[in-house]
Amino acid sequence: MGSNEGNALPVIVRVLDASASEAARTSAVCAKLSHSCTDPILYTESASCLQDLADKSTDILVIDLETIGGDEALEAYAVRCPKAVILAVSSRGSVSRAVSAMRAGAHDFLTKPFSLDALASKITFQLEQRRPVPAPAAPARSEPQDFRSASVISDPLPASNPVDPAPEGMNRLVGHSAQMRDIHDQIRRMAPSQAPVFITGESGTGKELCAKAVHDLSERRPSRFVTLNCAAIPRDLIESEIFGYVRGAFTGAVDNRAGAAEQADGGTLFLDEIGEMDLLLQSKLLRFLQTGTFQRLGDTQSRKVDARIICATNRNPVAEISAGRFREDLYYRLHVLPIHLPPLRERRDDILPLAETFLERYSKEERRGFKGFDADAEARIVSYGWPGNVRQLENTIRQMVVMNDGAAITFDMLPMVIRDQSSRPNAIIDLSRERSRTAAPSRPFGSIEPLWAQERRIIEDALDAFDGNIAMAAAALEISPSTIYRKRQSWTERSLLPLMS
Ligand SMILES: Nc1ncnc2c1ncn2[C@@H]1O[C@H](COP(=O)(O)OP(=O)(O)OP(=O)(O)O)[C@@H](O)[C@H]1O
Repeated sequence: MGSNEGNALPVIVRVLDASASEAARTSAVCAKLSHSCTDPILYTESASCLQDLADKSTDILVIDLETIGGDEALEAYAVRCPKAVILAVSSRGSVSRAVSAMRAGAHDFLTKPFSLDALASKITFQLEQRRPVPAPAAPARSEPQDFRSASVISDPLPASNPVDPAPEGMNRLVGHSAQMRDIHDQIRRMAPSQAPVFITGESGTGKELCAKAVHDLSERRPSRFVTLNCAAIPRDLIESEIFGYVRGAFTGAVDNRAGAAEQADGGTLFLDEIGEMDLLLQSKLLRFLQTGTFQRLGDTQSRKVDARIICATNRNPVAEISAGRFREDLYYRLHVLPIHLPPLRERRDDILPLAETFLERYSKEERRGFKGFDADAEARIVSYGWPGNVRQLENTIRQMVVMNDGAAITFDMLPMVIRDQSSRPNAIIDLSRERSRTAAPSRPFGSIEPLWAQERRIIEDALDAFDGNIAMAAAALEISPSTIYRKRQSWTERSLLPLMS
């Protein structure tokens, strides 16, 4: 949130609408909020609003899309107030408009005319998501239902009041780096939507945890979060795991059984490693996404469910499409709200907080007395390449805790592969550095293009290649769309600065 997060200061509301009477009416929403607000600030034209967003703090921005010239223009407002709740309103409402407004930075969308109650409830929901919540207890997971469902995991329904704050939300998703803060923000923005989320990232970067956070922060959290790991099931069984089967559908189908889609009715279906599906099943999934209906294997009856789809892959989806392994039309259906989780080696600021979290968790669980790391162990943990990402870090810490005891993890307790400076991950880094050092011809200082300019060229090329579609360009570059927004903002700021001699 803006300046007022986590304390009792009144929230600052700005409303931009070309119609002064509409703006005044919208601003009356403050009276309906349980939070105290300052007098709302009304704007009927963009320039002064943009100026104030850049210079002053903002907690809530209600913005009329027609006034600013459409959803694409919203991005310029969103980058100026990255911590504000942004509610886009428009007299031309449609699902695609709502999705593109949210892609451009809105947290939610309302079609005009709207009631102040509807607006107030959306704002309140967003403000609640931003309120700090106490650290969670370790999550409980239901056991798989039978041997074939080892890859399908349904979280138990929350036992208590469905309007309780999100049970886990973002609390388990540790990360202090700029990239992870960005991802936290994307999750908050995407959670209230019904649109599919497409998560990419190397194995072990936290894609499933991220999907769970989206579910926990959504209005679907009273219903189930069902995970189906397509890589963990033989390909010919994936269909029956997703859609279920009726008795006699195949040898061994001794009873009727609901699949993951039915279990996730009202909740979220998380399809992990979606790249493992064969093309025929991809077309069935596409039909399900288009119609919401499906048939259990061997059944003639169509069934309808309402499940939000989140999918993840550690492959490059664009390359998979080019190779003919992933249907392009399915990709466009699923790739509505993309999140990319960078590998741990590209967000080193997260390593120590994660290591400390795991050390505390497993010391408690294993009844050990570890309180931290000694300086040598810490230095090695932070500099290591972690090719297996957060999962490898977690397993390493757990292993050290189980096998040792003491007040601090010391360098000697680290597994050999991590202690050894010449072990593979760093050796690769060092070798490639060495190679480029020897290969680089000596060049005058002024002939080297600054890094930001090279980045700009690469990003602009990608945007050209996808006709300016930020989501597509970001996916191809394997970065998040908000990174592109931020970079563009910094180039604009650069161009406003006087040239350095
Ligand atoms: N940011 C994080 N904070 C805390 N724990 C994390 C974080 N990211 C990942 N983990 C932990 O690391 C492990 C791997 O995470 P997860 O299963 O979500 O990764 P993944 O990207 O889905 O992996 P895969 O592609 O192999 O399925 C889990 O135990 C998870 O709890």
